[in-house]
Amino acid sequence: MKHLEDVAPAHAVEPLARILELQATDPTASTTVRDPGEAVGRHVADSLTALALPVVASARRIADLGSGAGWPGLALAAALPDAHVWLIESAIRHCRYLERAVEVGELANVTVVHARVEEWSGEHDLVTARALAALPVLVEYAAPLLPIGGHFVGWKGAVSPEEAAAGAKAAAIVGLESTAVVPVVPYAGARDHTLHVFRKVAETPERFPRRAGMATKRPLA
Ligand SMILES: C[S@@+](CC[C@H](N)C(=O)[O-])C[C@H]1O[C@@H](n2cnc3c(N)ncnc32)[C@H](O)[C@@H]1O
Repeated sequence: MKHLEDVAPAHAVEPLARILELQATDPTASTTVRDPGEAVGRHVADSLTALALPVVASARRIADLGSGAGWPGLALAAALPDAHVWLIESAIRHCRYLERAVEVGELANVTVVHARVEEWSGEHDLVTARALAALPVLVEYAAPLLPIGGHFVGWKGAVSPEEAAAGAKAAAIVGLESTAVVPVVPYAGARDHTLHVFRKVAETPERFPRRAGMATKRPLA
């Protein structure tokens, strides 16, 4: 089993240890992985695999969409103190938990936003999401929040060829293009973990973001 010291930079170990303790004991934490030892791999290491990507390591304004219990957003905030991280979460109960996590982790660089992604209008150089939606929905959510040159990184399990093709088609509609699919192994036995990286290469048409719920109800592809 991995320890926090094995997967996180030294300055992030204490804040993340306190957050994992909270997650283990707070019944409103939105996860089934509560044991801190297990959560090191399943949440923290999984989140921090993305630090190997220069566009993540150098990001300064990060929006994490559908944060739930806070992964990957909280881990990135702890690891990247020069970045600011906005955790965008539609469920108020999860937002209240996230506020407590930010407090125990003493993370001064995090803002919890109670909103649907489609209603958030911040500008970010990096947008992240894990376990939120299929690729066509994710790229539609991310594109309006990015300037040209900004990046979206999606943490995905196995992606079918159909989902990958639909993701590429939707990405072209909203001004993104796929630049890499990076296999990662955050912990022993992890299977089919990939980081899907998209870059914004053209303006997103003005009709985006669509009304809340439309991206999932009527996906672009
Ligand atoms: C399965 S959880 C994933 C949480 C976390 N990213 C993780 O990987 O552990 C998805 C979260 O996204 C939130 N969510 C779903 N649709 C959303 C939307 N349109 N805007 C904001 N949050 C959303 C849900 O409330 C839930 O907390």
